[in-house]
Parts: sequence; structure tokens; C-alpha cells
Amino acid sequence: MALIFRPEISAGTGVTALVTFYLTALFLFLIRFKRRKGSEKKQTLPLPPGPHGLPILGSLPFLNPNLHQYFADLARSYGPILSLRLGSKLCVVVSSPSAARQIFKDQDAAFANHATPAATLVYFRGSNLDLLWSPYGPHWRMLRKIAVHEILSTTGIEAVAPLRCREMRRTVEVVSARAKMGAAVDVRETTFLTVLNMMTSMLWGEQVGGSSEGAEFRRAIEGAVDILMAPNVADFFPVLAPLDPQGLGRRTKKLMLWINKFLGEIVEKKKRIMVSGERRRDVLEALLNLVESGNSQPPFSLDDLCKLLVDLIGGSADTISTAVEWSMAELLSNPKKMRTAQQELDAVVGKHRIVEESDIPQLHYLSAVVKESLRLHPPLPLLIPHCPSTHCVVGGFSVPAGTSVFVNVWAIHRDPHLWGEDAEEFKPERFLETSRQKRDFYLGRRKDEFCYLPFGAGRRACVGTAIGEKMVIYMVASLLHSFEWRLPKGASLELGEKFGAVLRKVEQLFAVPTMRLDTPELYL
Ligand code: HEM
Repeated sequence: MALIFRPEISAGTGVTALVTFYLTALFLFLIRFKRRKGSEKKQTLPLPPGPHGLPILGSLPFLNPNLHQYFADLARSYGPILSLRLGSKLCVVVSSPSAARQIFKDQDAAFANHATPAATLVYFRGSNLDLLWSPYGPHWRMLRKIAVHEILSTTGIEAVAPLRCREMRRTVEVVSARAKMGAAVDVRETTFLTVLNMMTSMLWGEQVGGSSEGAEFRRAIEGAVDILMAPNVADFFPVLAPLDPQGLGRRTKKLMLWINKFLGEIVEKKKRIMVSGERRRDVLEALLNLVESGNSQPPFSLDDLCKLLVDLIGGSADTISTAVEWSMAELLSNPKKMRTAQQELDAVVGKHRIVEESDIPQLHYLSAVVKESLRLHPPLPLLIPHCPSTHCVVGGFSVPAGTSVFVNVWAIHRDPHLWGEDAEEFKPERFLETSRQKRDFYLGRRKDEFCYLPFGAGRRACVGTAIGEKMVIYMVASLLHSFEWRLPKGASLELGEKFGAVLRKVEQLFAVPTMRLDTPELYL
């Protein structure tokens, strides 16, 4: 623009430049005006409808501990996009595929943040956030890329399949000891330990399940997750967050520092092994090389490494063990379907060898059992609350930046308009539809459908989807192939749900195994 004041420029050029200047200015003004109008329009759109609640407390006094069911009930009165205040915090709950699409597809970047709990922020104060809580941006992208390429790539997952197989064999041996005694097995506890050992074996080559330090590590992770789920005044009244009034932030910090110390020792041990020249080429070694190379941008530090390990272990153990427990519970209450799954296993695997992960692509019915179980009982029924970075519009309603947005996948998964009148029934067959179109619809593969979301969707979808699903199917397959299962004498099966860090069964599932394979060596 400074061009027009230069004397050496001819009159014609000067006029052209002047016109260009005015046109550019007009164009910029119009764009700004349009943008302002657009954002004003957004601001003036109403918030989604919802209960008024009480002054100051909002709907806090009316919350039902089973939050997913409470939100589903509210949606019946206020519709699939509703808002409510919990203290001073504005929350929006969506329970329809079209609203989910607007969040995870149309405005995915704006919604690609998780609403970080106040207690967690106390621990992270002054350091980088981890993968789970990092806002969408370069740091999150760097961590996510490392998780996807260095740890959870298809080849990476395949390379450590023998470790998962080893841990599953150990579990089958433990369960067979119970079978010999005619004793019941705590399905969730058994699978939780198996997943923990599978994950730590995959990450740094050792299991932690059996040792006393391992037990403490587990308690620390569970403790941190429990605090995450505890109602925290600081979340409902963010102005109080710096005071940490219930001390939940300080407790989280203490537990996380213990976990970091535990992991720090493992990292140091690994470094010593690497210096000695003995190489195992496991995930931890690859990650340490990445830290030392300084190649990643932004830099990947040792602190980031430990936090990533915690995310991967914390993100998998509860979700997978809960999914296995629900699958087994549904099969125990549907003995015919359990028989069908076992017949398939006998046809594909036979009774003279054990199940391998490579059998999974042939186990169509069993895969459908797991999918159906994740549909009825998604381990994270409200996903992890998302938090828009800018003012957004969903379904014609205003969703201001900073709102906590819950996507009620539990309600979407049980909507009879989407899944039919039998939506509440456990029916794996629905995932075996012969019509490709219907099958794709159910699996949520069709790009424009958001009906099946046990792992979320969009940029912030579960980073462990592939391995998570595989591990659940493999564990259920191994338990069903090696054993017959029945309830303990006199016990009855309930399928009540309890909302928490994950959606658990109200009563832990205990079941009695009996060995069903021909060769005793298959249990060793
Ligand atoms: C049945 C198994 C699993 C289920 C149902 C599940 C479900 C989910 C869901 C619903 C989310 C949040 C999506 C959102 O906020 O929209 C999530 C995030 C996440 N999951 Fe999983 N998950 C499973 C297994 C795993 C495994 C095996 C790992 C690790 C190996 C894992 C690691 C994570 C991490 C790190 C995140 C946060 C990702 C981010 O914020 O970018 N999950 N998972």
C-alpha cells in the first residue's frame, strides 16, 4: 500500500493502485463486518434448553450418580441437545448422531480438547500436560504421533503379539487352578491383572502384576482415577480451583509423583541396560532413543515419556477388563449365545491347540459379541467431556467456548430409532447383517453416521482403538475356548450398571470355570 505515495510512479499506475487500495480496504471491511455479524449471530443464538436448577448450585443437588442415565432422562424432556449448569459451570449434553457429527466432524478442531479436571491441573501445574489432557495443538499432536507411530502402529502391535499371548497363557493357567478346585473366578480382577501385565510387557518387557511394588503401582493408578471421578467443588466453581478446597489436587499430585518415581526407576534400569549394549528393541527403548535424539518437534522429554506410559496403562486396564466382564456377563445370561460363540471357536481353532490372535479375523460371531457388548455397555458412556476452544453452534444452539460437552454414547447406542425396537436386547447377530449397507451403518463405518461410538470419534478418538478391541476379543475368546462357565451355586446374574471412571457392573462378576480342552498341557 505504501506504493501509492512513491513519486516515481506514473499517474495511471497511481490511480490503479489507489483503486486497488480502496477495493482491498472495502473487501477487508466487508469480511470483518461479516465475521462480526457471524459471531454476533452465534452469540445471540440461545443456549440449548434444559433444567433451570437452583441459584448458584444449578442442577448439582438433583444429579443422579448414574450420570449417563440421568442425562438420558433429561434428553427425553429437553431433546438431544440440552444444557444445564453444575455450579457455575455450563454443561451441554448431546445424545443424537447428528449432533455428534457436528462435534466430531463439522467442528472437530474446535472441539478437540478435553475438559481437564481441576485436580489434574494441580499436578500438571508448571509442566507439560499429557496426551489425555493436552489441549489440541502442537504438543498434543507430537504426543499423539509418537503414541500412534512408535507404540500402537499395526506393525508395532503385531511385533509384541507373543507377549500378549504369554500373559494370556499365564491367566489360563491361573484360571485352570481355580477350575480344578471348582472355585469361582473374579472375572474383572483376573482380566485387569492380565491387561496390566500385557501392557507393561509390551511397553518395557516386564510384568508388574505379581510384585508388591506392582500392586502399589496399580493402587496408585486406581487412586488417581478415583480422584478424577470424585465430585470436586473446584470443577463446579472454577474460581475456587486455586484453593483446591477438598485437597483432591494435592492427593492427585502425591499419587502421580509416586507413579513417576516408580516409572523413573524402570526408565533408569532400561538406560543402564542400553548403555551396557544389551538391546531388547522394545517400546521403552524406542521412546528413550526419541528423547535422546531430540528429533521431535516440539521436543519429547523424559517427563513426557513417563506421562505417556501412564496414559497408555491407565487408558487400557480398566476399559478392557470392564469390556471383558460385560461380554462374559451377557453371555452367561444368554447361554445359547455362549454356545454359538464356543461352537465357532471349536470350528475355527479346534480343541487341540490354543486360540491365537491370528484366529480373530475368522471369529465373526465372537467379534460381534464384543461389539454388541460395547454397544450396550460402553466403558466410557459419556466419552471424556470435550471443551470447545471457540464459540460453536450445535443444532442451532449456542455452545460457548469452555463449556463441558458430554456426548452420551450410551443413549445413542440404545436409541430404538437407530437400532430398532430390540435396541435394549443383547443381540450380536445385528452386527452380522448380511446386507453390507446395514452392517456398515451399525459399525459406524459410513462416514456420515455417528451411531456407534464406544471409542469416540474425530481427532480425540481413542488412540488405542485397534489394540483395545483386539485385546478384548482375544481375552474373551481364550476364556470361552479353554473353559465352560457357569454362575456359582445359588448366585443370580444382575446386569445393573454403575457409573464411575468406567461403566462397571454393580456387582462384580464371579463365575465358575470347567476345563473343556482335550489336552491338559494346553493349560500350562
Ligand atoms: C475397550 C477398550 C477401550 C475403550 C472402550 C476406550 C475408549 C476410549 C474413549 C471413549 C476415549 C475418549 C474419546 C473422546 O474423548 O472422544 C479414549 C481415549 C483414550 N484412550 Fe481409549 N479405550 C480403550 C482402550 C484403550 C487402550 C488399549 C489404550 C492404550 C493403549 C487407550 C488409550 C487412550 C488414550 C491415551 C486416550 C486419550 C487420547 C487423546 O486424548 O488424544 N485406550 N478411549
